[in-house]
Amino acid sequence: MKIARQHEQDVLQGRPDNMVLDPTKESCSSAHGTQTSPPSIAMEESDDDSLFDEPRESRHIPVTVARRRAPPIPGLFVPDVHVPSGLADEVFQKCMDMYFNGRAGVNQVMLFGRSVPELGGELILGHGLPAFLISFLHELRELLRPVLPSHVHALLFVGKDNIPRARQAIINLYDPGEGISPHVDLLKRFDDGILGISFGSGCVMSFEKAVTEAKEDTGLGAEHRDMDAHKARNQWDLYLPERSILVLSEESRYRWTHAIEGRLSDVVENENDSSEWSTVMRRTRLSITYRWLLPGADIVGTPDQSSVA
Ligand SMILES: O=C(O)CCC(=O)C(=O)O
Ligand SMILES: [Fe+2]
Repeated sequence: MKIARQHEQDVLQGRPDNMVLDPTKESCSSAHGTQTSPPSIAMEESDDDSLFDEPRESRHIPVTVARRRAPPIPGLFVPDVHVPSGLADEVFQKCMDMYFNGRAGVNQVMLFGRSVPELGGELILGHGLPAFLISFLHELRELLRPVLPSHVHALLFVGKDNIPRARQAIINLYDPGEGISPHVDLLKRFDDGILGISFGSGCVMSFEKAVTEAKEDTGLGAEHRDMDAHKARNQWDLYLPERSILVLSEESRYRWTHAIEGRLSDVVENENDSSEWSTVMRRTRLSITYRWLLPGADIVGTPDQSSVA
């Protein structure tokens, strides 16, 4: 089956014999199939000035098949609900017109707002942000209310301590081939509760445990460490379709890095049959990430991504 919204020539299909790393999908990882080589992905030439992590040369690397269901990382959610397409088109277009069209080389914008009480007691969720990003936040709040645990919903839209807070909206634009290095969003700058929305294209986001049991010195021999490493999986590739909504909280926000590999296409399990995969070409992707600033961190001037260090 073809991936929805892909052009016919954008899609390769196959079975992921020999290469699926997900131990829960043993039925498709057995070596008896006729598939001989795993899929590989073409990578693009780099631009040394880019803010994003890009490959240095054109080459092919083997990839794993990304899943469509959220991986079992505590605090990570990708609800089934998507941003309605009319609204997504509108927000995407506004971002392009206001921040990127006609500005060659600009691929990231940071905006700041604050939750303030409205007349009548209701909160305006991002006073100071452009009006369309405030109303988008309000739409997201209603869209997510029925599909998130109530404490996660409150974390995203009220904040931890129930007092008016400052928040940041960061808008990232990725051409096919561009990505973002593995990082944990700055611990000293942002609080818990991060909301990320994809527009224009899907992409695979990779999650990796910041400190794995296998890497920690447990004092056990190598054999025991290997057994530990198999108990819990430390790396997941998740496909984020366009209009999807990603929530990072708790462990997924603090103890896992997230990254987007810079490549031209992704290998993704099929929607109706996860034992089959398709290669999905990337298009221009825009993401909006809303996050709370920690008290005292609402002074602009430092970069907003860091490695785990
Ligand atoms: O583009 C995305 O979805 C991720 C952006 C991100 O991780 C960041 O800006 O910290
Ligand atoms: Fe991030």
